[in-house]
Amino acid sequence: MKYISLLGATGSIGDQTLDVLRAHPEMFKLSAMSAGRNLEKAESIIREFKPELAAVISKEDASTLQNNCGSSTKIVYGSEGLREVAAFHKSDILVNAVMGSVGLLPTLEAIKEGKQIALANKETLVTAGHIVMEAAKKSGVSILPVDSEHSAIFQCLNGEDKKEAERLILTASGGSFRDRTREELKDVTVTEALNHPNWSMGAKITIDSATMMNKGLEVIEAHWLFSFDYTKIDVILHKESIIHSMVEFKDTSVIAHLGQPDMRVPIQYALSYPKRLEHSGGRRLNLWETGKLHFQEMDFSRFRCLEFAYEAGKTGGTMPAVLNAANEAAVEAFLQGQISFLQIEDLIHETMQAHSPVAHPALEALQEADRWARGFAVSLLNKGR
Ligand SMILES: NC(=O)C1=CN([C@@H]2O[C@H](COP(=O)(O)OP(=O)(O)OC[C@H]3O[C@@H](n4cnc5c(N)ncnc54)[C@H](OP(=O)(O)O)[C@@H]3O)[C@@H](O)[C@H]2O)C=CC1
Ligand SMILES: CC(=O)[C@@H](O)[C@H](O)COP(=O)(O)O
Ligand SMILES: [Mn+2]
Repeated sequence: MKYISLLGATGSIGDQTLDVLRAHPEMFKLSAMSAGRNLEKAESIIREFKPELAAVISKEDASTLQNNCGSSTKIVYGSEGLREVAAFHKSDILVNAVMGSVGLLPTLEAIKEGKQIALANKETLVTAGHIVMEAAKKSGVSILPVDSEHSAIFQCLNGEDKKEAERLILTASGGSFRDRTREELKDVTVTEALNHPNWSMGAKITIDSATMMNKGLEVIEAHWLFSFDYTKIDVILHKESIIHSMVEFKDTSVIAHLGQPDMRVPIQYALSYPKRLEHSGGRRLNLWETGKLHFQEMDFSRFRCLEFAYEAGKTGGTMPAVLNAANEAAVEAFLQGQISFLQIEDLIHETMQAHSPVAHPALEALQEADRWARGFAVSLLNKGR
């Protein structure tokens, strides 16, 4: 039996992780979990899975939930609560599926306690990749990717000599506006942006996918997970999301990972690795039904956020943390109707331009950069951008 701590249990990855646990009760048990503000859903998960520990954001919500759920689940709160869940003594694995850089400290806490990490929260590695990877190495902990592209690359590299791999090729669906010109993006609505063609995901990542920042964050995530230089990480457009990513080797062979777009597959693989388990509800891939697969070269002037991410990654130091935090602030402002879709990239760009990066930052410097970038992006908003 593997005991699981799940951060972000009420979200999209949270839902699908719980599906995997439901499908394999003989293998996995939820021992601790966190929710954000969705108390109703948190209560229903607690009633079904009976974890020993659960965290929410506020003290008031913790007290409400404790009253509603009884004493067999201890309810904690705040950033300390997230850390308690991540490091829960009975858990073997942390599935980190919270949204945003709030996921960083609990990941580090779990690593310190020797937990295996199944990482969906890409913002953790974008913000502090060098610190997280170094800590994992020191503790002998493996970080298993949940993000579909990285799970694909992980599988393509499995059993291969990494030194013989020349290039990682991440596929990008193009998101909600893949067939629109920049001119056609001026007046798009939040509802339109939230309509991803292939994946049903949380709001923030769906907007990231539409701006192509998701792929930018994934390039940085791949850099840290697989130790590839940015010049050896490429992105191509592939609108069907059937090939989840590829690796090219020095003999020109390319190994690709294919499957229906279904996050339960990489989540389950990260939990069961190195074994594979049945996925009885999963749709099989019949390529004759799919018919054609399409590919297109990435246009960096159409998708500026991808360019910003490469730039931030290559600059290194505190810049990726700034990119990420400015993006989180900008996406939130777009979701709240405060800025237009194209202003997301303006806000990120201006924040990056105003930042003087610190090389080889310690955790505190990264946290400071994260705070600064959010504050700066919001100050731009207040200036009426
Ligand atoms: N969805 C997907 O298919 C994929 C997601 N990812 C990554 O996984 C992560 C989660 O994505 P997704 O599940 O879509 O996101 P959702 O928005 O659906 O879920 C986010 C979860 O985090 C909780 N949460 C949000 N903010 C906070 C906070 N400040 N403190 C504590 N908890 C918080 C939410 O709680 P509540 O709802 O209760 O407020 C919810 O449980 C992201 O990093 C994303 O990039 C990666 C690949 C695919
Ligand atoms: C499911 C998953 O891993 C998402 O990150 C997905 O990749 C989003 O798709 P695009 O960013 O390619 O639109
Ligand atoms: Mn992805």
